Amino acid sequence: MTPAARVQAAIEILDLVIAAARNNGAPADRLITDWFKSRRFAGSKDRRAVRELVYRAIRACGEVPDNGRAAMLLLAQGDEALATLFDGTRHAPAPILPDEPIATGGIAPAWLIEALAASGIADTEAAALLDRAPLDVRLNTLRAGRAAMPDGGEQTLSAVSWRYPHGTAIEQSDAWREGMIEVQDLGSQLACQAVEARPGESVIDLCAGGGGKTLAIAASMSGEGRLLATDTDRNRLSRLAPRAERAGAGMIETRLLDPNREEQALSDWHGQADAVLVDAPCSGTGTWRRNPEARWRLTPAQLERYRTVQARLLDVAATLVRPGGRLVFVTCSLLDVEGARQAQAFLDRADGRWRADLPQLPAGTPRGPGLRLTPHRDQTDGFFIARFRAV
Ligand SMILES: C[S@@+](CC[C@H](N)C(=O)[O-])C[C@H]1O[C@@H](n2cnc3c(N)ncnc32)[C@H](O)[C@@H]1O
Repeated sequence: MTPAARVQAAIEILDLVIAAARNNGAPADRLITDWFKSRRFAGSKDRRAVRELVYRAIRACGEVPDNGRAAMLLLAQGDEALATLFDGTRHAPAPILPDEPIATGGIAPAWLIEALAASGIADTEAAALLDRAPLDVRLNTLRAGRAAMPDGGEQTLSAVSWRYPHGTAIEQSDAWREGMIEVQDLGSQLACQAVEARPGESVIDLCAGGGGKTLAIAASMSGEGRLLATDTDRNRLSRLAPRAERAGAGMIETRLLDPNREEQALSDWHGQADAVLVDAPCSGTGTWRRNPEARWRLTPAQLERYRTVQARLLDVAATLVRPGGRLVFVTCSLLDVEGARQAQAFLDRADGRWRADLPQLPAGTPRGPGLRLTPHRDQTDGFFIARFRAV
């Protein structure tokens, strides 16, 4: 593909990303992959270049743009080399007209900028939400020791975590194939450390999804004890079994839950768990570095729905923990309504039956009854982590 044809391809893909953001369609990553499936003429360099253009444009537009061309024109405004590729030749975008609509630049839609600022995320902290995310890898101590780590990484603040340069082909390494390592953001690893799961304990990962955190918890339990992974999403949960097998975490059981009927499905665990992790569904404002178009999708009504589910899941989890046990509440959000305020509301409802127990982690800043990790300060995805103890 010529450089100009790559720009036109990026515009076409952006149109799909914008439509999907409006209609709750597929994520940008999938749309890019699918677009190239039917265009076999594109080589790997083309794919990489187009992908980079698409993501540059998504990051640049705070509000959802009208169309892909308006988004690309925003980039071209500050990039003369890109602007000259709008030359109208074969496969190239049409020449730029005077007064053509250009998308609005910015970090996020205005209501989210306001909500973040009210939660203490502004200026450099807000700008860092759109940086490129690092590549973090966790050593799976169920399978290997530190000698298994592929070359080229640097150890982070955690004893089992290394950071690699962008583009390192971790999933092509023998260590990954043999289940010795997992790609996992450092913040996500630290959230698992907050559970302090020990060998022989009984632990529930209530919102396990595909099991990223379940696998880390299994490793801290040395594979000994009971570890139940539950979720309401059959597809996500079904990804856990093959991952657990690769990771040597045979102790993990899974259970599919019905929304609103979680307590009945878990009645055999009532008051039994040493620890329950609630990695709750949330706005994902802490993960925009990886999914920048997520900020085009979120609405105040959705945020309110997340908040309601989080509060309910905290109450469900509270029934599962034994006296003296731990409840860990995690969201990958930087909004206080899904973090400090949600955690405080839980304590208020609990009326003395639970107390906050701040986890000792090598990163994060206290916020309300918990800790917050931010991309700028901690160089992790944004997370809120609170731990409670049953009194
Ligand atoms: C933040 S994601 C979990 C990510 C996962 N823990 C990981 O580390 O990969 C939140 C999960 O909560 C699940 N979920 C939503 N409502 C739920 C409910 N009522 N009970 C349990 N899980 C629920 C979603 O399906 C989603 O997989």
